[in-house]
Order: sequence, then structure tokens, then C-alpha cells
Amino acid sequence: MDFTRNLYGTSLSLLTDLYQLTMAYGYWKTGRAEQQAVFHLYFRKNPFEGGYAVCAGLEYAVHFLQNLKFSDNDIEYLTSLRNAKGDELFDLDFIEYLRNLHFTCHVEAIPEGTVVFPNEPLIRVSGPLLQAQLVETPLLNLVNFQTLIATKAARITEAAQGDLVMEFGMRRAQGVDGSLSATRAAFIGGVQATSNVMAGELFGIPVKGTHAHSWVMTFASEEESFEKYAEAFPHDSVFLVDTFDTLEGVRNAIKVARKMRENGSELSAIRLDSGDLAYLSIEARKLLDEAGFPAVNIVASNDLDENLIASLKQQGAKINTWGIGTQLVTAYDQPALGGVYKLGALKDEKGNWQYKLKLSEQLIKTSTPGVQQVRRFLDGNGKFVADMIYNEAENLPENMKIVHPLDITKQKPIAPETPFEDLLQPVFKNGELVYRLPTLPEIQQRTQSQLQSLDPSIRRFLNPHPYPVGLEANLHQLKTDLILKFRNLK
Ligand SMILES: Nc1ncnc2c1ncn2[C@@H]1O[C@H](COP(=O)(O)OP(=O)(O)OP(=O)(O)O)[C@@H](O)[C@H]1O
Ligand SMILES: O=P(O)(O)OC[C@H]1O[C@H](OP(=O)(O)OP(=O)(O)O)[C@H](O)[C@@H]1O
Ligand SMILES: O=C(O)c1cccnc1
Repeated sequence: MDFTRNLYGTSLSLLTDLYQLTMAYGYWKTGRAEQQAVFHLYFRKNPFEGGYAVCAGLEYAVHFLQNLKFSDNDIEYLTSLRNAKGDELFDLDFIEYLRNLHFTCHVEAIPEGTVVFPNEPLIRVSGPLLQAQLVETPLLNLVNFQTLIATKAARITEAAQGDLVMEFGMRRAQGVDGSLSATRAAFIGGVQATSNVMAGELFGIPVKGTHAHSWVMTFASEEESFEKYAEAFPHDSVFLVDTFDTLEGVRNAIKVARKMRENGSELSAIRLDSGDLAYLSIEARKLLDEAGFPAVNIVASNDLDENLIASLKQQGAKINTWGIGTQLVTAYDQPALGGVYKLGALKDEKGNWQYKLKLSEQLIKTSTPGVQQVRRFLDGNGKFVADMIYNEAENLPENMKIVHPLDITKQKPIAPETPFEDLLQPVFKNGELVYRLPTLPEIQQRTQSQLQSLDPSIRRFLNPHPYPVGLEANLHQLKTDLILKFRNLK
């Protein structure tokens, strides 16, 4: 597994789309490689029809940018590429330029574990056009997926209402990194443990687990299989009780739990993995309680997600530990977050920003110009009130107003003394890392406190109340003026 282990420490410079390199070549050839540019990474729609997202993946992005250097192997490969005529695709002088390239951009980013909303820049990259363009694809790759999974995990842990949630998804994940980075993001979203041992080693996430049906199937009887498991793990035994008949399995677990107690240990839990989990957990709880085992936990697994957990809770299921695999690590109901990376401004020869915008027939897909920052306004209790995207390159007016990005009639004035925080924080200055990467438990803690600051109406799964996010009025005007200009209406 050296491949994975080294993946984030070595050059990932070719982990990009070819068009980033051909554009880079074009910028270089036309003398624009060093022109100052600003790009923003953002998404347009909350995943899972939800009311929010939890941003994740920044640490991977930081490692990627720190190691942005074309290795000898990278250079050799790029030199080997040919155009349609059979000549070298890239000028050798350009290849030399790439060989000597090192990252000199400024990067601002919203810390991992922050609750974020559509249109807000999660990462802002400013610096030489060639470099800021080049990093588009890998940044999107690293941030889209982890943000998606952290959000799914936040929803699942919300549904679990404080119960232990374990991530069991590796076997159905999308390849090696689809499992490792999903486990990391799941932990950020609130999952407390994983069955993924390598994620335990690499990220320090607590590892936990039970046993499979095969363990039971290798013995002459289910009872014997439980006995032998308890001998091996007298203090950490969880018996999977559904191999043949679930309630019979619970009775066998109780028999073995009694023997364990005589030998001075206690059964930790049973696991249900099929059938009607509400009914079976209620019956299992009764059997365990009547037998004097009220402290034995009940774990459930079987294609669960936040909606099933909420439904089982509502049905009165007596489950207090959840093993969640496929639905979580593959973000089954929405397999991708549609994050994009768009140019906001370019500096002209006089050093003035020229604001840039991509038009679309759909207003939601029209990009926002400027050098954007996100200001989050809070109430007296620190609860989130509204977010304002504004242009840091211009002065803010005294009387600020937030304008809905798609409906100019929806405006929200901001009282002058409203407390706020600006979400984008400096990460790289001139290519130098200036950001202390928080630990994973710190990030998980941040997610929890951020979610607590969000009104429950925004967190609910069905038709969540939309959190107000808009453009500061001057930025909205700038965007409108540019749209009119490009449509030749002004
Ligand atoms: N009480 C319940 N309410 C709603 N959904 C449930 C309930 N109990 C289980 N489920 C879910 O129903 C789905 C199908 O479960 P079902 O019992 O039909 O198949 P299964 O248990 O996987 O069968 P198998 O025995 O082949 O493993 C699973 O996603 C499971 O989590
Ligand atoms: O259901 P998930 O949320 O993905 O959780 C992981 C599943 O992986 C195991 O199943 P296994 O591979 O034995 O297959 P199964 O689905 O037939 O139980 C385990 O028993 C869970 O059911
Ligand atoms: O430990 C478990 O119970 C487990 C691990 C992975 C997948 N399913 C279950």
C-alpha cells in the first residue's frame, strides 16, 4: 500500500486535466503566465436536498499545493506528449519553465468543519494566472468529495441523536482513496469510529468493529461461535445474531453472556444486520433486559442512511449504535458535489482589477466577479443569521445590504453593529504556508459547534428552511452591470 501512503507526500502535479496544461502553455506562450488572477472554488446547490454543507478536504489541498512541483518523471512524461502532427506538444522551453515552477500564490480558505452554503467561495486562489489556473482540477477533486461525505456524515449523526455511529463502508467505496478520504470526511462530519484500519493508522480515527457471518458459519453451532469469540475478546465482544434466526441468535448471545459474567467479563453488544430492525431491536431489548443484561448495546447495520435511522427512531427501535457503510461513503443519493472553480478578476498593466464573469442562460450558473470574501453575521448568542459575499478589493459601504443572488427583490439590511466573522482565512502567502492545520478531532469539534449555531429549521432533512446567503449590494450591482455589458445592453 505504499502507493496510498505516499500519495499525498509526493508530486501530484500531473493529477490534472490536460487542458490545464495546454492553457498553461498558452498563457506562457502569449506572455500572460504571470498576470495576476483570482479564482474562487464554490458549489451552487446544497447536496442531498439539504439546507447546508460541511466543508472538508482543505488539509489534502494544502499538502497538494505544498508539493506542487514537477518531478523528473513528470517532466519526462510531458516531454513525450505529441501533437496531431507528431511533433512535441509542448515547447522544450515551456517544459523547462515547468521544471523550475514553484507555487507562489496566495490562498485563502474556509476552515474544514465549517458549515457553508451555495455560492460561497470555500477557497480563493490569487497569483500568477498560470499557477492559479493549473490547480483547478486537483482542488476540485480534493474538496468536492470530502465536503460531500462530511455533509452526509453530519446528516447521519444528526439522525442518530448522539448514539455511537461507526463507518463500515470500505468494501463498497470507490477504490482506495474513495475509502480513505471518505473515512476522514465521515469523521469530520461526526462519525466517531471506523472499521477502516488504515484510516486508523493514517488519521488516528478510533477503529472498532464486530464480526462477520463467516465467523459464525465456520463453527458447528452459533452458540459455540459466540463462546469462542468471547474467549478471544472477553472485554470487546459484539455478537452478530442474524446468521440463522435473529431472536434465536439473541437467546444464544444471552447464554454466552451469562457464561462470560461467571468468568468476570460482560458482553458489549449484539449486532442486527437484516430483517425488520425496529421490531427485532425491540424484541432483542426485551430479551436482554429480562435476562439481566440492560447494559448490552444493540448495533444495527444494513444499508442504513439518515432517513432510515430517523424512521427507526420514530418507530421506537431500541438501537443505540449504528454501523453505516455504502450509503455514507458513496454518498449514494447524490454521488457528486457540483463544486466549480471560476475566475473572478484579472489585473491589468496598471495594477487595477478587471472584473470577470461567465455568463449563462441560467442565472444560477452565471459566475460572480470580484475578489470575494464571505462575512457571516451572528446574533447575540453566536447563532448564524446570514452570510454576505462581498468584494474585498473595494471598500464596504457603511449601510450594508445583502441581496439575494437570484432575486433582487429579496434584500436584507445589516444593522451597523452586527457581530460577524470573515470566513476565508489566509492559508498560503506568496506560496508559503501560514496556516496551522487543525487536528482531526479539532475539525470534528468545529463541525459540531457550527451545526449547533445553525437553526434546526435549516438542518432538517425535509424541505429545510433556506439560510440567507447573498451578495453585498455593491457586488450585486457590479455583477448586474457586467451581465448587462456582456449582453450588449449597457
Ligand atoms: N423497521 C424498518 N423500517 C424501515 N426500513 C427498515 C426497517 N428494518 C429494516 N429496514 C431496511 O430495509 C431494507 C431492506 O431490508 P430487508 O429486510 O428487506 O432485507 P435484508 O434484511 O437485507 O435481507 P437479507 O436477509 O437478505 O439480508 C434495508 O435497507 C434495511 O435497513
Ligand atoms: O450495509 P452497509 O451500510 O453497507 O454496511 C456494511 C455492511 O457490510 C457488511 O455486509 P456484507 O458485506 O456481509 O454484506 P450483506 O449486505 O450481505 O450483509 C455488514 O454486515 C453490513 O451490512
Ligand atoms: O465490524 C463490522 O461489524 C463491520 C465492518 C465492515 C463492514 N461491516 C461490518
